[in-house]
Amino acid sequence: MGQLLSSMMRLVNSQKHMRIVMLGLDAAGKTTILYKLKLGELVTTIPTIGFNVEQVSYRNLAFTIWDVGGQHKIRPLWKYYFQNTQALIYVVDSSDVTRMDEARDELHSILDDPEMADVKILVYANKQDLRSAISPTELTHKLNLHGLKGRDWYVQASNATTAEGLLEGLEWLERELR
Ligand SMILES: Nc1nc2c(ncn2[C@@H]2O[C@H](COP(=O)(O)OP(=O)(O)OP(=O)(O)O)[C@@H](O)[C@H]2O)c(=O)[nH]1
Ligand SMILES: [Mg+2]
Repeated sequence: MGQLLSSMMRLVNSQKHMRIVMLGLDAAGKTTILYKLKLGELVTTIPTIGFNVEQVSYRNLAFTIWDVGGQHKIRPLWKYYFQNTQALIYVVDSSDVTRMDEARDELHSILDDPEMADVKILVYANKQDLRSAISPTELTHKLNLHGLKGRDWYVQASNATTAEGLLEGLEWLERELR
């Protein structure tokens, strides 16, 4: 019995835990991504006022993902989620070309916070299924990611409604944090 318990404890302890905050402008697709990852289902969302939090296991990692509402008036609350965060998932609606500057400025202001100095940055170039979506390469330029010095970032094309690209993004994070 004691032996069984200790092997179980070893198994539990071998799973690494990671705290992730998921941010981005309103309607980028954050909540859709969270529940597609958690349940494998497409959920009908309403704009998030506050946050959703879920545990998502991937390989040897247990991700705790905080999905925080992105409407303009509640963005000042984002900073309260920064502490002890190992990664930022930044979600962008790739088809919303008129708000690319806004998406870029919000991202850089998040990364200017000292609490976010060492986070890994996964960008989902979401809504790739829409005709007006720009490519991940173009998004990289629009967000000025090359201007981030000494940061580990990765842009993953995604379609949250079908889950395309979502696991590839987590895979990158898992490799970075292994
Ligand atoms: N076509 C398409 N629609 C998507 C995609 N991802 C999300 N959506 C839709 O975009 C809308 C907004 O999605 P949400 O997940 O609620 O957006 P959010 O980022 O959580 O928004 P806030 O909570 O306001 O910050 C919903 O109608 C989703 O179904 C995608 O990849 N493609
Ligand atoms: Mg939401």
